[in-house]
Amino acid sequence: MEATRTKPEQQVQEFELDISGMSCAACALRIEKTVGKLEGVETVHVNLASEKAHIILRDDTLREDAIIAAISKIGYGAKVVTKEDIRQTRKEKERAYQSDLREFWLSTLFTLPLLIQMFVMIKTNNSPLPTWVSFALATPVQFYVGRRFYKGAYYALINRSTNMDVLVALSSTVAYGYSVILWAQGHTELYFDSSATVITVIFLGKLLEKRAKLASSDAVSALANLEATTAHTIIFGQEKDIPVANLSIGDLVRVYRNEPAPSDGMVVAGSTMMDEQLLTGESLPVLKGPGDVIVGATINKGNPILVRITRTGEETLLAQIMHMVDAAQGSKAPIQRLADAISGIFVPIVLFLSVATFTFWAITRGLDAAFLPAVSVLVIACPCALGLATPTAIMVGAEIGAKRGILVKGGEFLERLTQIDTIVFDKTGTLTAGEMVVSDVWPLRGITSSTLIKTAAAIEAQREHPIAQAIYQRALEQGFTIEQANHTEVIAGVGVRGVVRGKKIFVGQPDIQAIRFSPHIEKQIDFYEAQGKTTVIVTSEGLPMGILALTDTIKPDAFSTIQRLSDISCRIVLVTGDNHHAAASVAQKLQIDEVYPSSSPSKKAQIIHELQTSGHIVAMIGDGINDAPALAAADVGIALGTATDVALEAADIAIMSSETTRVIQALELSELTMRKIRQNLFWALMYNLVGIPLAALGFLNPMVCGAAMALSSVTVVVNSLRLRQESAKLAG
Ligand SMILES: Nc1ncnc2c1ncn2[C@@H]1O[C@H](COP(=O)(O)OP(=O)(O)OP(=O)(O)O)[C@@H](O)[C@H]1O
Ligand SMILES: [Cu+]
Ligand SMILES: [Mg+2]
Repeated sequence: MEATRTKPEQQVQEFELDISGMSCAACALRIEKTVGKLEGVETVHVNLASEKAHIILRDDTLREDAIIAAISKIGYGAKVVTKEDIRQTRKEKERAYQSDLREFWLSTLFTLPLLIQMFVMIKTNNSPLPTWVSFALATPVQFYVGRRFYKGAYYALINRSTNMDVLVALSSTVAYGYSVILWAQGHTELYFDSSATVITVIFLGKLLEKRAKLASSDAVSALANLEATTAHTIIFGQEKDIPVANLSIGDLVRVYRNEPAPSDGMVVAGSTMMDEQLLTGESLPVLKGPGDVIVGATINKGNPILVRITRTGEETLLAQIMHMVDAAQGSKAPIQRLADAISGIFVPIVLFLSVATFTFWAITRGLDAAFLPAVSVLVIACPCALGLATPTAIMVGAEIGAKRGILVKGGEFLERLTQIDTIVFDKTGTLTAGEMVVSDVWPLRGITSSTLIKTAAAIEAQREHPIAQAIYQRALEQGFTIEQANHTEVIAGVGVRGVVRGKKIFVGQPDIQAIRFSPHIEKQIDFYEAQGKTTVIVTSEGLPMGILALTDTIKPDAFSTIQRLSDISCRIVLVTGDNHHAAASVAQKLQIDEVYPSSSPSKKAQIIHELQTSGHIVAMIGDGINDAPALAAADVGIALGTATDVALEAADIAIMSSETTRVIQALELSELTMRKIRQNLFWALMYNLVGIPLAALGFLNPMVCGAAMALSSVTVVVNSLRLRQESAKLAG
């Protein structure tokens, strides 16, 4: 079920649960049904790969623990995922990786002498190591290091399926067992080296996979480490240090030079340069003055500033980014399902081939000659390269993206991005700089323009919408003191309403049905809009106070981006909530011929659905302020820009910088990654198709097979890592 997300601003409860105990899609569906039935639940989305449930509550009648209880009643575990958890799990993953790494070196230490002995044996035909030493070396590798393969094989077999672990456990056990038998019969030509090599090498493959996964979340853990721990709050003029966890919305904090901002907020005094490098990949620090949005964990490179906190804890941009990358770890790209499917049927076929080989040799050349080729087939056919082909490429691709401020929620979005044929753009903040300026103030008779501006600014204070920022700036520039409005509430894509000095005020779209204005107001609105300006009406108790017109500038890089997208025959559509004049003037300058003006957030999503039903694969690029439904509806939702209330959970890809060229980079990165995956799959399959016959015909002995298979895994990982060099030439 598609989650239709609504604005976080409306205090709608959205949260994620870590689900444990799911083993198949049936489990995920059962959980969705059970939770979906609970009243107060808007939507529930269970992702089997990342083992996460995304839940949106209509209101706050229902508490998380009620949902957790419902899930555990049907036999699954559930717990709320917090930023701390992600940090913890990341630390656990790091520790687990380190202990595996130590174990790998130990396994290599035991395996090397066996390999050396094998080479000496080939040369001088006598083994330097006494047999019991080979046995003593191979046994711990087989049963201690190999335990993970036995465990994997056991779970696969009791679920009546087979996987790579079955192959590894079987081939190494046969080689080991066979060597023990030979040893008992007094032979010296044993195969302890091949059983040890198989285990050690495949273990290496799994380690490389873990390493790649950790690398992609390196960028995020760098962020997490950078996060401030204490905040300098100002209470009644006194500065007091408190832990960041105790911050609440509305707190006033001072951010000193070379300190990270403790959380998301808005500058109320002072101006400085903030280094957003880790968030946006932007190397240059960005100027931030009163009214500007500050993102937590970005570093103050200039004078101290006073910031009012607008978001804390899980709501901050940083927390949302950590959730995103965390979700990326678990997701599976469709092409990976293909690889899993192949290795799924692959294993039974190989088992059959190995038995066939054994039978063939037993008949033609007797039992002793039958073991080797049969074991060789098992060893060489291990599809670990197949298992690595996709995840390593996706991990490296995601890591490259993360370093450029392009956060990909999961492999499937990199893949789907390559299939896009239509791109829907939002206007303000996406194609236009989103730094709007109030160009005209038109108060009605009896109202002064300063009253008009002050009233509007009071309602728009603390809002992150470009229109709100522009009105707030204008009030600041004119040195007005901004009054306190209360019960302010955003109506996504329409405007903002609230109460100022006891009067109900609305600031927003003039053509909302509820109110009809007198002809001379309509005329004035048309006059401004004809100039391509965005107009907002200010009403008090339903009666118009006046009009504010705002202008916006098109981003300089938008021209080349649109040009390049149409060059790769991408259909470009502009969908905006703004009036048709403003939309037309932007579209005409950017040569976009399809424009849908005055589209409400839900209308945007509907337009995307219509495009999809007519057979198009659609990407939506929005600034996320009220594009969440459209971002969720699109095949790939791309949130552009670092506005802190960007609805990351609605987006599949979040581009932290506001440059539209990053969209081109994301497209190119997805092309590169998919090409890399196809290459890897090709090599993995080729090596198997060549290796299996050679092994079956007795040309290869188990050691050579083990080494060859190791080579194939390492080839795939190295090939994936080469993505780093290849991506260096991505659109600058
Ligand atoms: N905070 C606000 N203050 C005043 N008016 C607003 C506000 N938010 C939205 N509006 C009104 O609603 C219209 C559409 O809102 P918004 O710009 O968020 O929609 P959109 O679809 O994102 O448009 P765009 O394509 O320009 O980004 C605006 O042109 C404006 O008239
Ligand atoms: Cu199940
Ligand atoms: Mg917008």
